[in-house]
Amino acid sequence: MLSEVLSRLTASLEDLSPWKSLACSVGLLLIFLSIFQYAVTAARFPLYVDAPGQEKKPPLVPHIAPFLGTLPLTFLWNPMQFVISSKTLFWSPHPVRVKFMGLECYIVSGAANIKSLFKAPSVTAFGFHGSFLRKAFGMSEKAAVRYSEDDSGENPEPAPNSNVEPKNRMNYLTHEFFKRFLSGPTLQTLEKGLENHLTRHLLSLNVATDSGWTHIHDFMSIFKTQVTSAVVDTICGPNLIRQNPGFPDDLWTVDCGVGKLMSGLPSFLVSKPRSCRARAIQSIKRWRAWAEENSDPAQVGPGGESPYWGTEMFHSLLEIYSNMDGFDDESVATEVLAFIWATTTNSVPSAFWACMDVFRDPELLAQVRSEVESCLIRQRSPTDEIRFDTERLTRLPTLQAVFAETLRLRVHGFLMRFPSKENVIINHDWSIPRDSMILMSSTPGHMNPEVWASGSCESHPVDQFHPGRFLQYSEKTNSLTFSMARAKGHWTPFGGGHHPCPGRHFSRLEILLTIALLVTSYDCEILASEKSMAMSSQNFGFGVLDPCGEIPVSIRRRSMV
Ligand code: HEM
Repeated sequence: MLSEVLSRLTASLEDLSPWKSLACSVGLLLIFLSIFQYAVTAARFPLYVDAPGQEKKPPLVPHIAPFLGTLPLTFLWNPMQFVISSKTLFWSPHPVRVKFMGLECYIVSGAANIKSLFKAPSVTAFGFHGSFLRKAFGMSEKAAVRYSEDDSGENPEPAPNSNVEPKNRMNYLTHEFFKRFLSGPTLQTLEKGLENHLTRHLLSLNVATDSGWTHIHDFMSIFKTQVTSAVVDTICGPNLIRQNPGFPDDLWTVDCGVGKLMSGLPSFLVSKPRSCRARAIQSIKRWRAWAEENSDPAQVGPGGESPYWGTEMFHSLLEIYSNMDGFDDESVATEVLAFIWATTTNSVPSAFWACMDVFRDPELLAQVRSEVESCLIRQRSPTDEIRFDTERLTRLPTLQAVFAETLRLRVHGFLMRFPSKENVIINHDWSIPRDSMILMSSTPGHMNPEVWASGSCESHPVDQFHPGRFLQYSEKTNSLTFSMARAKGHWTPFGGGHHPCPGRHFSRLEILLTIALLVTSYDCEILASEKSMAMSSQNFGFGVLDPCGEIPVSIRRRSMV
């Protein structure tokens, strides 16, 4: 049969001109090679999995083209669908190896495997930072190299054989900085500032002061201007934005282009994010020069806050980078921009989604309002700003469930890890070699119907917003309680292991407080179509997704409770 097909093919090729015949032969050869490659890799795949012995090597995922490897064409136009449907890559019960354009990486999926990877001691996320800052934020090579050259580790005692000078210990210094300022008692100063700035920004929205409705063409604009400004004012003080009112817009244009900037497209295709990035860096440089010239130690408050620098935290961040070799003013400002980006890129759109989903559902809105209004600190006079007992606010069951469900549904990020010192053993018997690249995706865990759409949540498909996934009825107290019972190992919006997001506590308060302030102070009718409210795949893999379109709303002030 095969010989008959081949002889017919040869006969047809002989009838063609020499060039056409050569082209057809090359084409046929490539097809045969691809089939052969696929057959070999597919045949070897189960052999690896079933191999007896202590340490198994993750199998190479079957692929067609020898150099291109696993070419995920569908990933290019619908990455979310690709990750959700690609059973071999992202739903495999064991780690797998993938080749793509000459690169090799390991994909780890499933709660047990991910937990095991998070626990491994010598696995770091640090290796990726320098190249990310270089590509996405245009950091100079001289500064970015501090990341790749730092082999001293993140502990106070540098790793043996490391010659990195103390001031250049990027990994240790930045982790100490995160620990000191984004957790523990110092965080309270930051949170107090956040409460003040959020209240000021969100209560002064450009909305009619009588009981009339105001039309806003895109609900997200409130978050990208007011919530962003509140966060930036909290960490750097109000002068950065006061002196550069276009800063939030520049920041979000950079954010929108991060995926394209990372992919190394020619500069004319990314000219807008590049020019906004340059302008945002100039704004930071100007603000820093002004603050340095004017700052006066006598004006520094008890929590280290200054009218020039904002927080002690920010001053300390600037000092760390300014002392490092290779960092000039431009590189310090680039780091600052990247830090501000990290503080806003996920938390601000998360706050948007949470508020939109609450305002869309009258029953949920009533429940959230009744919870948050129980935490209002009574005003002394009608002109006083509203205030919440934030300690109680962060323990409200429905509010916490809205937060957790928002992150489950809206966060779709890839996490990277590198075993820096030794092979890492996953779930007792899968060995991933030292210095290789490991990739995880939060999407399969967040969208697994067996976890999230089972039992009492059976009638709520995973692509729907349903805070009830995080609520349990307690007979003891005859009330609903917040529960993370389903989430264990599956809910990873903040990453995990030794390197979870250091801003997770801050962002939780930011999102809860934004919901509380908006539902208490405003009525809001969402006027967008379902198509506009769907999640866009642009920047898939970088965290929280944006909506596909603009979200027009009608909004009016509520009479004070
Ligand atoms: C919904 C909000 C947020 C989400 C979903 C989020 C998610 C993440 C994730 C997944 C990582 C990588 C962790 C890993 O590799 O395991 C990360 C890193 C980071 N996040 Fe967040 N984040 C949020 C808000 C914030 C906020 C508000 C801040 C600052 C106040 C912040 C600061 C950072 C920083 C500085 C890093 C890099 C940490 C490092 O170098 O090890 N994030 N975030």
